[in-house]
Amino acid sequence: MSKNLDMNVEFVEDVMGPYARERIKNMKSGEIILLDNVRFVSEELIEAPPIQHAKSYLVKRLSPLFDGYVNDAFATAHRSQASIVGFPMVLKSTAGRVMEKEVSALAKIFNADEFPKVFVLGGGKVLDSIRIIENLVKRRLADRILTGGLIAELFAVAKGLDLGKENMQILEKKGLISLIPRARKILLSGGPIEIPVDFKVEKEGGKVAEEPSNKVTGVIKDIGSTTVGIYSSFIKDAKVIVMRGPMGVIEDERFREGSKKLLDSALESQGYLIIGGGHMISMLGGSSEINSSKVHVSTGGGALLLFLAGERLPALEALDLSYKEVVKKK
Ligand SMILES: Nc1ncnc2c1ncn2[C@@H]1O[C@H](COP(=O)(O)OP(=O)(O)OP(=O)(O)O)[C@@H](O)[C@H]1O
Ligand SMILES: O=C(O)[C@H](O)COP(=O)(O)O
Repeated sequence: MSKNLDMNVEFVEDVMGPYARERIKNMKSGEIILLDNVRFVSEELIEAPPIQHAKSYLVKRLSPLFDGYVNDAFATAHRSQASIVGFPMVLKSTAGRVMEKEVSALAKIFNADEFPKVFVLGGGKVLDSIRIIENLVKRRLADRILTGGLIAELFAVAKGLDLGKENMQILEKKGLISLIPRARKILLSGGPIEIPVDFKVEKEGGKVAEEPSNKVTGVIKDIGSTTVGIYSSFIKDAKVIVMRGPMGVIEDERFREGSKKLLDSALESQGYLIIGGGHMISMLGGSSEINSSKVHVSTGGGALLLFLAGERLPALEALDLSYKEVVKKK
């Protein structure tokens, strides 16, 4: 912080004890201090409503020393913890710049004027993806949902495709079989779900091959090249593209291609790209050529998933509530 701000920022090894409070009281105008990690305070880890956290020791001890509260941590917005929802109940509060950027970029997902909207959902967090897809379908937010990773396998099975014994065993081992009825329900309700027409698989002896989805014999590790072509054409025509979770097992160089090519198509398209989740972000490789007016790289993990699943984020609710309860009533 000191380096980036070009000024001395003192680290105070305390959160709300006498030392921290004394140090805050003695701050000079323009001075910045950094308190210790708030998660060292045990009550911070309790999930509770804002009104309860407003009475926490953390809020009661620190808030009299503060003039206002700024929350700039979108990545923790899904947590109803004291430092996130408690202070807004007693202080004038606002969102910081990063939070503002996240919320306005993600708001594009709900903007009916920006279409077609294409969601590219892959990875291994299948339950999270199902919840996102249910919300997208229910609210008719997506024009197309392109599936990859384990979520594609689930939808392929739900559609009646036989993916072979080995892939079924993997789904079973990961506890995903029970989600098949939910995937089937989404398909039956007319959800705009696209399933790979081919997969890249690993066969006995480590041999890599491409197989059509209805004739899979190897272990699925990526989407196939025909699918990449089809998905890329949808991505190129999209106005808003949301990408979360890789198409394949990208930790293995042989199965990175599907995700990499779709990411390239998204970067080349004229659409606005929202990208989330550690694995897809890692594929950007810190590229300095990314046009930030066209690409939003979300800082959120769990927060982004819940936002996409249509759930209200406690941090944002607390800021709303703060405006109604603290600012308007003053
Ligand atoms: N077909 C597949 N079979 C098994 N694993 C897969 C398959 N496709 C992708 N994966 C795995 O999914 C994992 C990534 O999924 P995950 O849902 O964690 O993505 P993420 O968006 O990066 O989330 P986070 O940021 O929380 O890590 C990778 O480890 C990858 O190997
Ligand atoms: O609150 C946190 O620990 C981080 O923001 C990450 O949370 P997540 O792993 O749920 O995204």
